[in-house]
Amino acid sequence: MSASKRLAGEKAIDYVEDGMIVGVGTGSTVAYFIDALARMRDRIGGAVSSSEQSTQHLRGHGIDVLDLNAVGPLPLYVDGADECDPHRRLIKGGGAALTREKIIAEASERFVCIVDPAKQVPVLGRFPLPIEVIPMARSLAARAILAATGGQPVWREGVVTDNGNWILDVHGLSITDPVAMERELNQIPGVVGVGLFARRPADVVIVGGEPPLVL
Ligand SMILES: O=C[C@H](O)[C@H](O)[C@H](O)COP(=O)(O)O
Repeated sequence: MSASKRLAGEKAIDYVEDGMIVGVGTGSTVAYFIDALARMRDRIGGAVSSSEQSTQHLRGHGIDVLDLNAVGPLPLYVDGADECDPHRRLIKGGGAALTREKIIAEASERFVCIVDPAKQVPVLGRFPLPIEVIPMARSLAARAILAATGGQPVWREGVVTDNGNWILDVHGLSITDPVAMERELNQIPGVVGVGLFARRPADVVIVGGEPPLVL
């Protein structure tokens, strides 16, 4: 599995051009991309990071981490996913970084998603859908999520996001209309971010292997 993640992460370097400021996601697959990016750190303009974890990793390699507000739109965002359907729509947030990830994906012209083959599914939902909520809205949001989707929200106890919020993981979904579900869940008061990336799917998916598959 980690060999596939490494192969996907290294392949994503093909999309990095000289002088680029690169949006960087979070997780074990992206960690391989960051290691590869370090080998060309003198040729890029820096990175915008989606989490404290990736920021540490980038800075550890001597890569400048910049504020999204200071740099504006980005040419490229590279990130992993927990599930990917044939339309390049994703479930993300297994590492609790979904909200910042969605912000950077939205700010980026091209979103390259890097996954191992186990992440490919015909229909999203086998992986519990992460939703970031304001702590005081946890119970309210959980009831509303149950009513809206029929899925079972489970509090990811002990996890606090980089934004100071909590995560509900919604089990038992079969997401046949991810755009509609993303829109509906985003309406619930107290919901900060939904780990469905359907309205803005990936532009390219790289599935790690020998050779990597580009979808
Ligand atoms: O919050 C975490 C992110 O959405 C990750 O991209 C996702 O969980 C995939 O992580 P990994 O590459 O470790 O499987």
